Amino acid sequence: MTVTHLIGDLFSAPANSILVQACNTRGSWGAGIAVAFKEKFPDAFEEYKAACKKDGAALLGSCLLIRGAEYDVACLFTSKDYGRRVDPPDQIIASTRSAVADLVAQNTTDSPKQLFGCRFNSGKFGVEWARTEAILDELEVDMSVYTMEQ
Ligand SMILES: Nc1ncnc2c1ncn2[C@@H]1O[C@H](COP(=O)(O)OP(=O)(O)OC[C@H]2O[C@H](OP(=O)(O)O)[C@H](O)[C@@H]2O)[C@@H](O)[C@H]1O
Repeated sequence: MTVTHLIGDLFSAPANSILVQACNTRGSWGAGIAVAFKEKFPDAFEEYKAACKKDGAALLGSCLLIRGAEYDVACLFTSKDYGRRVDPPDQIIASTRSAVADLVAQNTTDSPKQLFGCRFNSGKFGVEWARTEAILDELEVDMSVYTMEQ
């Protein structure tokens, strides 16, 4: 089980797979890759927003896995808040460990899907990628991680 690094756009990932992003529990996909997710998967955004309205901060450390026609969207709730109120890095890492374990548990079926992610947590959430990758290694998660051309 390992993390594979790919150069390119996450949304070029093969169909019938799970696209993984980091989310806040406030119902906002307002910046970064979340904006692209909102544009490409408006129904998934509505489901994410409804979950945040219903359960809010209680979602922290869980994964909302939203099934879709071409892609499933995995919302890892790694920070309660966003922007200036984003959670501290150590707390984000703890929530990441729990949320990734939840994703893996949900994807452990007769036909598990391939996981494709961006370097989640490393942009707006301000956590260096190596710390998040260490969690993926610790949990022995098989995930391909896209990084855009520099
Ligand atoms: N198409 C693409 N393919 C591949 N990689 C791509 C890409 N587009 C961007 N990247 C890279 O993917 C990493 C993640 O960077 P991001 O800053 O987006 O996400 P994050 O996980 O740090 O933070 C989440 C919060 O940010 C959002 O906005 P709001 O809080 O709503 O304002 C959410 O809602 C959360 O709350 C960075 O390396 C980007 O270069």
